[in-house]
Amino acid sequence: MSPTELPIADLPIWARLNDVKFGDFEVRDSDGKGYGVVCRKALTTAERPLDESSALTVPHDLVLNVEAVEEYAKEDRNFKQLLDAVGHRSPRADILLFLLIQTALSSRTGHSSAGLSNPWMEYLQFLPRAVLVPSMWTEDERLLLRGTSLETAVNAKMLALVGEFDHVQSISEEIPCWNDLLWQGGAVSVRDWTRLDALYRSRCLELPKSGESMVPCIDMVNHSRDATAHYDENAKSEVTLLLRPGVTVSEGQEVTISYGEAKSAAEMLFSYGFIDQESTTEALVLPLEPFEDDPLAKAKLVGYGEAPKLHVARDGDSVVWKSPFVHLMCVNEEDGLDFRVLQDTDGGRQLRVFWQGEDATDQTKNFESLVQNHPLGAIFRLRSVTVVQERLQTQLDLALSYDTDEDIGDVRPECLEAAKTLRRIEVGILEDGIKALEREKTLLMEDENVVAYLGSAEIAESDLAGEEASSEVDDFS
Ligand SMILES: C[S@@+](CC[C@H](N)C(=O)[O-])C[C@H]1O[C@@H](n2cnc3c(N)ncnc32)[C@H](O)[C@@H]1O
Repeated sequence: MSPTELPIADLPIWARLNDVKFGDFEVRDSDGKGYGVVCRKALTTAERPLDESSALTVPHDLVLNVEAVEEYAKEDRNFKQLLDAVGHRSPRADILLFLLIQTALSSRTGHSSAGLSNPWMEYLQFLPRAVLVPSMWTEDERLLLRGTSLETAVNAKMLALVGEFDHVQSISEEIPCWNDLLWQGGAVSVRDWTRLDALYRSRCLELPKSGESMVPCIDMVNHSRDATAHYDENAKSEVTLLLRPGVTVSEGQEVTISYGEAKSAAEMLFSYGFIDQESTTEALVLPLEPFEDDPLAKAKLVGYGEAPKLHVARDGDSVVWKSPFVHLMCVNEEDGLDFRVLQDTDGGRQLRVFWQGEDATDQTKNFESLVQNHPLGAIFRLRSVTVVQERLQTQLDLALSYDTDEDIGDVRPECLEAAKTLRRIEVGILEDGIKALEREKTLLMEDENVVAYLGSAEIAESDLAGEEASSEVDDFS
């Protein structure tokens, strides 16, 4: 069932009923960005921000975060039963569960007694039906991301969303009142869960006291690198939106905040559905896999404890990379790496990691410093640089193998544009990264330890070839 909608013209009524004060601000359509917040009159702030009567002020009890969901559960024992059965996995999932219930309540058709409506039930109806984040793109649109760093991230996100939704459904179906509300009339579907996830990601704020939270009305403010406003929490724990000091805005001018200065193009597109090239950092994150033929591959993954990643970023004229796993990936048993399964006192088994005979189980993210003072440190570095360069080359070949101008069906122009921008930015980083690594490889090849090591390896190889050749002669005779 598609979510019900309320016209934005009704927002001031909702705000009055729920004690939201708009001060000198109001919500209007913002060209190409959905809604936005504008100033009702011309304002200039001096060194200090304007006083709070000008501010957009939202009472604390409208702030939606994990504590608010817990409070709501205290008032509604049916919800508490549901939350205890499916929730407490992450703050985000608890908030989505709360929002799912509010979505179902807004289209309640059956006779279920479950669910206590809350101001968020109506507020959700002011929010966009669709957000342009890739998890809400069509299948054809998602094909535009092939060969970018978002390809695997978005596929994984889609699978995770389906898994989370199935989990909520399978458990809540067993609780009669929730079965009636959520599933009997088909009140909600995985599309609602996907939309709520997108709304959460694109509208969540990091509040100084309350942490990660959704805040109605303040979540209508758009992003800009040259932000003119900022949000805060006052002594009464209300959330306020104020102009920044030293800012002049004219009547009707949109005010903006910054969604973060250090986000990459991929992160902006993934979380907010747009790329602001002026305020993104040039960076990308790629998944990494151990060598297929490494007998220690599995142990390395278990010891490392999380999915290995490679971070690449432009830094001035160069490109730098970071990947703690690469340094672990590039050392082997003969270098002094060892894994042992130890039995603890209560019978459990534990994988321990050893480097040069010392327990390094808590150091698997720190192998770069562990290996650098080893006599073969430069060799390990050369191996790491080679692995990273190959990974970047594979990604570059993949990115260039897809043509975004190829006709792949019915795609929205905003999605096509965003995918093209992302690909262009990432191809640039990959090309420059490969060149920077080639330079580092050349320098490493000149290192005396590397020269000596490669020289001795060559001798060993030719000795081996000699032995093989003579044994072949023996065999032949
Ligand atoms: C926190 S909401 C802001 C309010 C939103 N415009 C609305 O209509 O509800 C974030 C969303 O606004 C849009 N947005 C914000 N800043 C933008 C910008 N600079 N360019 C394009 N879209 C923007 C994106 O769709 C983003 O996911």
